[in-house]
Amino acid sequence: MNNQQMMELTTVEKSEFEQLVSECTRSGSIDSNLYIEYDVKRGLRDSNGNGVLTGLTEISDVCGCHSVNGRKIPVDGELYFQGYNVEDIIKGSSRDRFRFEEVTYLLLFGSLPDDKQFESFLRILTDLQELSGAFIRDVIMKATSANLMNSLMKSILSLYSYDENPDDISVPNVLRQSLQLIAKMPLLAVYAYQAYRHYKLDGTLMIKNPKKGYSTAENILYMLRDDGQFSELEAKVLDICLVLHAEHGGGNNSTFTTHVVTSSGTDTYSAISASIASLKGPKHGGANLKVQKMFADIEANCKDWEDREEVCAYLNKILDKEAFDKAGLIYGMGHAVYTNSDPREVILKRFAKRLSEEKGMQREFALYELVEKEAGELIMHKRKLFKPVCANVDFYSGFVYSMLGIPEELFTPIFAIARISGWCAHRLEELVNAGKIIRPAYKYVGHHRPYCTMQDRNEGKQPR
Ligand SMILES: CC(=O)SCCNC(=O)CCNC(=O)[C@H](O)C(C)(C)COP(=O)(O)OP(=O)(O)OC[C@H]1O[C@@H](n2cnc3c(N)ncnc32)[C@H](O)[C@@H]1OP(=O)(O)O
Ligand SMILES: O=C([O-])CC(=O)C(=O)O
Repeated sequence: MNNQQMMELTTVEKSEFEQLVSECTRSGSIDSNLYIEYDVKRGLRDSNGNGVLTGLTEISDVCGCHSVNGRKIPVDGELYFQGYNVEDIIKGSSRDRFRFEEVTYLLLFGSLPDDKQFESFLRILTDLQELSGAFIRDVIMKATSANLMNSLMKSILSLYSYDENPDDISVPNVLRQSLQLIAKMPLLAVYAYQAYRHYKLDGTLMIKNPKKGYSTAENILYMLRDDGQFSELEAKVLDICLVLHAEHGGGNNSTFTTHVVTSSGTDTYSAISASIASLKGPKHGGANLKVQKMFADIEANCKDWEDREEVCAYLNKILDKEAFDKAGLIYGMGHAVYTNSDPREVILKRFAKRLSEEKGMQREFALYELVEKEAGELIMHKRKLFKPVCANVDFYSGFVYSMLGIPEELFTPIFAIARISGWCAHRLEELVNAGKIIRPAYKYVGHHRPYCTMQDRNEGKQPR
């Protein structure tokens, strides 16, 4: 049996399987009125779409509305890491090349590092930025997958076997593991890409050790590029992208996953790979890849990229599930918390504009801007929403990465390289506060029935 056959349903007739699919769908479907009857907070949201309060955090604050006399008023979005506005962090940092490392320190330890603290922190990270040749050969090079998020999960789960003390969830041990993972993530992601490029795209296999003294952003570009060269601007833009993606409160899907999985008392490798699994989803971090593919589709299907009507008609087709991936979503648009704007998108857009001018991609930038301008209104209209729909962090990030020559397979892994700092900070916060196991309720809405004998089943008498 070959690898492909191994994953196929070779012994089932098509009609037999279709029958199973239809039974499975029928059995899994629940009357949507019951959600209203039992006041189920679907997606853990109340009837106004606000998230149900499930935890407290000091790590970051995501602000999309102001409350005036009990009413929520949409405002421009703001994001705070440990109380500092992320815009101020980006503007204020004197550590031009190492903003991401500074933010990682801030998220883990709650305050901005002075020079001595930062030097020691960088030394620790640099020392941990290593993978053994055997690990690269036995884990990363094997069973490469087209989606590198799965490779990342595989590598992180495998690191469990290389850790002498993997299951100890005391704070010192989890902090040690967190620093290990934060330092190793860029290597795991870039090497996974190199393996994929070699085995699946027939490219040269190139595994470079990270360079001591380089920042995370610089090392990503260095390890990725054949000649290891990059400009100051390229490294700066990537460093800022990492800062913008590093953390986003406790409620986003992947960080909430960190809390849920951590609350069961499991190990760091399992918790972080679960968070990566969540981030991969196209409604979350995987949206940056979808945006890239969606724009390729819009560009291929709209003759005149400046024609507002033609572009809007195509966006409406996407919303009507008639075009692109037929999911009905305009990727990169919408947010659970932000209303008027996502502050990260505002910053990324500035870089996208600047880079597009440098790279002669103004036409593409203009199309992004047109979609950004129109899509919010179209979504509000189609979905009958009153809350403004803005572009989110994933809207321009892939475009920026592509202008930095980063292959699209690495778009979501770069998000993970950044967000692992936030996940680790939240895992530690969950452990320090010795939280209860997270265990919400599900109301049973099926029917209890007497056990059905084989004879009755064979005679089609099983009650439904
Ligand atoms: C890093 C990040 O995770 S940022 C988000 C990245 N994800 C994307 O860009 C994918 C596209 N966007 C979306 O799917 C959504 O906007 C989400 C998942 C980000 C937020 O979803 P929600 O919190 O449910 O948004 P909200 O409550 O405002 O949505 C209301 C309705 O508008 C729809 N809607 C929201 N955004 C979009 C969109 N971009 N395209 C089409 N419909 C949308 C929702 O599906 C929902 O419809 P429904 O009530 O019929 O189910
Ligand atoms: O907060 C959210 O729901 C999603 C998001 O923007 C993020 O995780 O960065």
